[in-house]
Amino acid sequence: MSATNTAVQPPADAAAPVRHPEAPAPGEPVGSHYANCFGCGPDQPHGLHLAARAGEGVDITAEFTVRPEHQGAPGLAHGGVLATALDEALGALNWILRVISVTGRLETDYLRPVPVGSVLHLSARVTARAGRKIYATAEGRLDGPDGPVAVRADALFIEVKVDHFIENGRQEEIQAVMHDPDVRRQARAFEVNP
Ligand SMILES: CCCCCCCC(=O)SCCNC(=O)CCNC(=O)[C@H](O)C(C)(C)COP(=O)(O)OP(=O)(O)OC[C@H]1O[C@@H](n2cnc3c(N)ncnc32)[C@H](O)[C@@H]1OP(=O)(O)O
Repeated sequence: MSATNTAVQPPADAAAPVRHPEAPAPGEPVGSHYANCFGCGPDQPHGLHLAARAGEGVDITAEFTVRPEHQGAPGLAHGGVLATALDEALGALNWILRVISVTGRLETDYLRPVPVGSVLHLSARVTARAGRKIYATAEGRLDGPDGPVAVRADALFIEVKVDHFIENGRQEEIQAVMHDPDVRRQARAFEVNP
């Protein structure tokens, strides 16, 4: 990592984000980027099973139900799990930009305890872009989409090529994914249709 600017707030000359013309329509599910993803994978038994929907701008919404296995203190969600939910909501913005990016930095504020059994209403939006850097923010509210904010995060995502995963992921899982034609087509489409 170069050390020029690691802030999660965009510089003054950053560009406004643009919704990709082929992004899912507002209200449509954005889908899971990987069936075994801990955040959004439908086949991941231990996962959070977040299902994000596209918003009208460069944004998404999702709900996360806090289950007993997500506890940190008795009856309360673990902070790391809540950070994961925010991270995944932010990652779903890739589908709105139609860009592949990964979390570089995630700064989380915990404002209220989140009880087990509660539904966290998540929203995330891209605030700016500067080269490969994507600035985004997310929040999770209790008691409905307009309820009090319990957790929030500012993040810096960095655009990467598909090779980032091919070169760094464990070969066992990479090979399994490479043999799935749907996944391959989807990944390459993100790269060649900027
Ligand atoms: C398919 C999508 C899945 C989404 C799932 C949900 C989101 C996730 O959890 S992703 C998984 C967690 N994240 C990761 O594993 C990423 C691990 N990190 C890496 O691979 C690398 O550090 C990576 C790719 C982020 C950056 O490396 P590299 O491509 O060499 O970029 P590099 O040239 O160093 O930096 C580019 C710019 O980003 C900035 N930057 C890079 N990393 C950071 C960081 N951690 N914090 C702040 N700024 C950073 C640099 O300062 C640089 O800025 P500038 O252009 O102003 O000089």
